[in-house]
Amino acid sequence: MGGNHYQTNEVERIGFITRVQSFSACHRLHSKSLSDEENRKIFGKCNNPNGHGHNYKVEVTVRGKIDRITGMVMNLTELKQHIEEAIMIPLDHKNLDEDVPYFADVVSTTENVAVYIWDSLAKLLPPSLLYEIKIYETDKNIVVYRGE
Ligand SMILES: Nc1nc2c(c(=O)[nH]1)N=C([C@H](O)[C@H](O)COP(=O)(O)OP(=O)(O)OP(=O)(O)O)CN2
Ligand SMILES: [Zn+2]
Repeated sequence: MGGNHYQTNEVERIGFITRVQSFSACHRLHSKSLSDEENRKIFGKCNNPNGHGHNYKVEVTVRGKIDRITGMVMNLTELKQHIEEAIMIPLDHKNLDEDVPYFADVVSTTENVAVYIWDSLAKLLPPSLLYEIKIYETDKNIVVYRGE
């Protein structure tokens, strides 16, 4: 009775942990595959030639086994360091279209920002650990990407 809760035959527990990070950037929605007129029609005010800015909020979620010894899916301090490398250094206070080579030919929609962050983080994290990238572009515009 009582005592050690971590018996060797106990089932594996799966946990989800999330770290939130904000960054500021400007961008313009514009596709090189479309005419100027088509761009204006599709993207409207977001096609403004001089761009506009957002305070993006990103939620990075990893999913994995809760380690019986450490009690962690992964160390959040380590996740914080990866987020610094994958999000803050390349994106914070940047013009996404001009400063981030990835967006030279990829429209900087929040969907594509989520894909960019996913691909960058997936290279830094152990395989299969990354579960979801959720970005609040504004309080009302929210994008989820799960690597599919
Ligand atoms: N599918 C997508 N559609 C749009 C995206 C996007 O990333 N994916 N982005 C934009 C623009 O970047 C734009 O900045 C959104 O701004 P806005 O519509 O003004 O944002 P809100 O809805 O929060 O503003 P309110 O005016 O307060 O409603 C457009 N579309
Ligand atoms: Zn925008």
